[in-house]
Amino acid sequence: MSTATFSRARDVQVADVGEQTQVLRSRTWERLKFEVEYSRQRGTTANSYLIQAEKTALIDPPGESFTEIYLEELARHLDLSTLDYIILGHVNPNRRVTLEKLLAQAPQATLICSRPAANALKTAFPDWESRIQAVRFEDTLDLGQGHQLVFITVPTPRWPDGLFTYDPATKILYTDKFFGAHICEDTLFDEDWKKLDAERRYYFDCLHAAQAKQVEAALDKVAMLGARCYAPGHGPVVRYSLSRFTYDYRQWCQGQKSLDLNVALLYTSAYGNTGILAQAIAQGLIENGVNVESINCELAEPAEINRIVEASDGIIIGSPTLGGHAPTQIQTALGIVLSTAAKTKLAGVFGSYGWSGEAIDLIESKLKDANYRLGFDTIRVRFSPTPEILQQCQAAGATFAQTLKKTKKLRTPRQVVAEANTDRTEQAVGRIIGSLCVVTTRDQENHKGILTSWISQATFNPPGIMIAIAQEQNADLMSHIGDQFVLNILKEGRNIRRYFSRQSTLGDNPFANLETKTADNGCLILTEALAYLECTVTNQLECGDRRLIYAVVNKGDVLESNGVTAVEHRKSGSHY
Ligand SMILES: Cc1cc2nc3c(=O)[nH]c(=O)nc-3n(C[C@H](O)[C@H](O)[C@H](O)COP(=O)(O)O)c2cc1C
Repeated sequence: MSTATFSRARDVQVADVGEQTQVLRSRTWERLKFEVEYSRQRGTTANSYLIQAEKTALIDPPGESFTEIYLEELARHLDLSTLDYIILGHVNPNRRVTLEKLLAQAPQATLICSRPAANALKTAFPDWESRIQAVRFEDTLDLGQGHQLVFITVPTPRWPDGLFTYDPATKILYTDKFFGAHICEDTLFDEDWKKLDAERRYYFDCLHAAQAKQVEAALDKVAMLGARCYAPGHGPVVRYSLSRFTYDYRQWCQGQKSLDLNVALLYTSAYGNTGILAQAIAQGLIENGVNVESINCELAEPAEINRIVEASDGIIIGSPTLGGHAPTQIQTALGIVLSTAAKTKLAGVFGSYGWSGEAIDLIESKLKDANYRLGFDTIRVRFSPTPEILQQCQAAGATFAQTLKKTKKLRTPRQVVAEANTDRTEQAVGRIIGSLCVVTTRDQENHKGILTSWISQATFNPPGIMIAIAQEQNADLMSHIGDQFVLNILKEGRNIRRYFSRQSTLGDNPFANLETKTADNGCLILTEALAYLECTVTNQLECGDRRLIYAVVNKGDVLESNGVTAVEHRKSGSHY
């Protein structure tokens, strides 16, 4: 990038791209906005297209950054009093200024958009109601001379109102947010497409990676059209690399879906601010190899939310505060999470607010009360985020991803047993899980710790537990009626087990490296445990290769109210 390029003023480049079809590319060589998608700082273009057949249609006029220069240039190519249609690939508050001016200068023109876009426009501009025409999937619009436009609705979480337009006369597919890149150059087409790879991938990662499923659905819808050219909303027009670029989109979507770790990113955003935060967090996750499934809760059915939440390893919820509350759709989504998502899933909260931010507090407190662990400090942003805040959001996404990876590693059984060598019954028995605990016993001044996960509550009254102990665990000090011990229940995420495993190389005295305090019964409490119980042995039973010990709980305490119990997952029931 040369410094000379930065000094170029914004302009509008106009060129023919097909029969009776022109592109008007509003260009900036500088970073247009603070959103993460522009952070490669290679400028961008806002592409609008003009088809002048028997009827005239203008596709995707740019946002307010270009209103004046765009309208000036447009007037050189079109008498606005003859404009018949303005087609919108999506609706964005940023386009409002340009649209207002266009509609004033072309009072006869009709706005064409998808149904969700029409609803949003009618709410924002009740005066325009009669001028808005909503189209559905495969509706057509005849401009004459073969330009029989076909509309293809392509809803995604980010752009629920997305609409492609296909012109069979030129075989151009107008793709708006698909197949774009934020790069500004004099070259109009993609003849140098290899050089565009990095920008294209970055654009995809920012805008589409978190909605891979819906992107694939959109690609399926247009696969049979036979388009020869993609006319995107940003960057070069795609003429030379159409099949390669389509293949790339498919591959990138597949790549996302095949990742090991999945995060459900649930949010709503009435005015776009929470949506921008969501995008930055998603970017941090994606850059760290985690698949993100965005769910715009305004559009998703509860069953779909349920399915995605269940399949996820982590859940992040974002909400604006409106009238002192979280929007109803977020409350519904939160209810689904609380009632269905395992407490071992990592959680996160974010949102934009104006003055009180109740929605963010509500979501955070409900998740904490339900014992979910938070993967980053809750992000509260007043109104629009700054570039610094977006960087923090990206960093929060990265931290969340790293924590997920560590947790996954902890849960993966250490002793990998080839499935084929393991009896199905053993595999089934191995699906029984137990809380990971350290039993501490004492013989005068000698303390001992035994790692175990074969433990369960046995009675309510008196509160009692049962532990299965093997001979080789040398648990003599808890084998007689009246023996006392402390059961330390470990917390997920803290790798205390390594001090007590039989393979431990951390020295003979595991307590040398751990903070402890002495319980009333004289045994040691591990202060990093989640909770502990002081117990007295009252019964025992020899069974098979284990001794079952029943002990009554004398007292206990929760040492940390946030956090969940560490659990031992196994692949086989033939060993720990
Ligand atoms: C109708 C309305 C009601 C609002 N009520 C609250 C409120 O009670 N408390 C608050 O902190 N902010 C309130 N706000 C401010 C929004 O939370 C703030 O604009 C936020 O950036 C919106 O996020 P979004 O762009 O993701 O929708 C309100 C805004 C509007 C338009």
